[in-house]
Formats: sequence, C-alpha cells, structure tokens
Amino acid sequence: MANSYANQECFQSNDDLPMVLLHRLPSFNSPLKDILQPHFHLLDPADSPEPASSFLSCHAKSVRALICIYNTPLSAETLNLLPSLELIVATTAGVEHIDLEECRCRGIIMTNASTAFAEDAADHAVALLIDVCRRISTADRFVRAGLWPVKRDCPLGFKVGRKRVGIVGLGRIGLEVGKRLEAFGCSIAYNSRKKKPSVPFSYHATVLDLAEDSDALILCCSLTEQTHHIINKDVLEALGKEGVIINVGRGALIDEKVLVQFLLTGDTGGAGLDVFENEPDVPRELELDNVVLSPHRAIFASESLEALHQLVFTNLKAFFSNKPLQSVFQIE
Ligand SMILES: O=CC(=O)O
Repeated sequence: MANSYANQECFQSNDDLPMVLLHRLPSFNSPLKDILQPHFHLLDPADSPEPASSFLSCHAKSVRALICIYNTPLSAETLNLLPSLELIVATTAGVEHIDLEECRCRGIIMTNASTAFAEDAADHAVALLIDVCRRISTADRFVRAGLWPVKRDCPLGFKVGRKRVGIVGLGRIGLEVGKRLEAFGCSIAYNSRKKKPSVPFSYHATVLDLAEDSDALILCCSLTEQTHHIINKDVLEALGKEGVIINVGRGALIDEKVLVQFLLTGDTGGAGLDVFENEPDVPRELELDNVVLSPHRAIFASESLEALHQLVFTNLKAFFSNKPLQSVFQIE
C-alpha cells in the first residue's frame, strides 16, 4: 500500500476517483470513511505504518482536497506538505484547530459543519437556558433523592419568557437560538464582528455593552485570538448578580476561573455549560444547583451526524465538479 503512493504517477489512481486526504488522529475513527470510499480515492496516513509527516511528504503532493476529522490539529507545517491543497472540509463547526492564517494566505477554501449542526446546537443552548432558569436538573435530583415527600421546598427558578437575551456570535447557530427564543417572548440582541443588515435583533458593538443590556448571554461564536476569554470579570460584572451565562461555543471563550469565583460568591446567577477550558476536566466547584453541565454534546444528535455526512459528501462532489460549495467558512 505504501509503495503504491511512492511517486506522483501513483496519484493517477486505477479507479479514476477524485483523491481526498483524510486528516485524523489515529484514535478518531469516522463512519465517513466507509461512506466516501465508493466515491473518492481516500488517502489515510493514520492507516499507514509510516509517520504521518513522512507519509504526507512522500505521497500527498498532488492532493487538492482534505477532510479534517473532528478536532485533529491541522498546522501550517502539515499544510506546507500539501502544496496543491485547495479545499479543507472541516467536520466540526468550530475550526480553531486549523491554522486559519496559513489557509487565508494560501487562499485555501474551507467548509465547516455549522449548517449540519446549527439546529441541534441551538436546541441544546435553549435547553440549557431553560434548565438553568427553571432549575430542571435540580428538581430532577430533588425527586430522585426522595426529598419531595419530606421537604417541600425544591429551589424556585426564574421565568424564561421576556428575558433579555444577548447572543454572542450571530452565525448559523446564533441565528437559530434567536429564532427559538423570540418564540418564548424574549427580546434578542447580539454582538458579532459586524452588524448584520437583514437581522431584526438589536446590535451591540461590544460584548460589554451587550452584557449591560442582557439578563442572559448565550455564547455561540468561534474561538479566536479575539474571542479568547471574551467573558471576563468586567463582562460578568456588567451582566449582574442574576445574569445567566450559556456556552455552546468553546470553553476558552470564558475565563473559567473567574466564572467559578462569580458563581461561588453569588455574583453570577447561573450557568449552562456544554464546553470547558480543559475538557474533559470540569472544575468540581461548578457542581452547583444553579449550574447545568453537559459533556460537549450540543451539536450531537443522530440526525445531525447524518446531515454532516451528507454535507461532506455534497461539498466534495461540488468541488470536484466545479460547482458552488455549501457551508463555506469565511476566513477573516
Ligand atoms: O463543538 C463541536 C463542533 O465545533 O463541531
């Protein structure tokens, strides 16, 4: 197998199928491989006995398209081994594991999975908000512990309807969150890099302004140098003692140590967290009644994985037939 890719001629594969490189950590198996195999000539360095870098430098010079499986880091160094690369198909919504600057400089196009995951991630964000406000998980623990017959005062929650909700990052996921919470009678505002002309929600140029005007903040943005710890002491102070933070973006959007302090001292009203700074480690101090924790699951539903596979397939087919791609990620 290794020898069959030892020089450029080998890329004229017998099957005449378009060649696609799978970029994955050996531990990341994906059903995509079986799904794509009949349609593309897949190169998978993780299946080769050679180290990935020597596999790539020997075999991957003419690869035009790559699928990045989950959050396998894709560095400039690896990209440099792929001089013909034109397309990266990311199988995640967040793409902070990919060297975007290198992609931008080289004009590499990227597609991501937001289209496939947006509705489920938004459902999860809204579910976390409702759970935190109405104390659903707390009530569940109360009943399971047999406390109902003996102790009638299960902690009271707060209304969700008519809350002022601030969405940080109004991409596909953020928009879906906004649509859902409008139906609850919430007033929706947002912060994103730019004001979106066709959106009915009010825009705030900074997260601090948004926090001052919100009862709950829902984080749906990508993690970048600019958004790292975008939720800090000042923002939490502006959100106030009853303010709620929901995060379905990335853990490092929040300064987690500061959030823990604010929750412990009652300076933040509650939090619903699907992502953490050092996953899968979750600070034990977050195990509070006004905090709901979930293990980076917001995007996952069986239907969304099927939608992801369809999206990857459609994007690759479109690329090799020079047709417009779905879900292009704008690298800025
Ligand atoms: O968090 C998951 C993703 O970015 O796809």
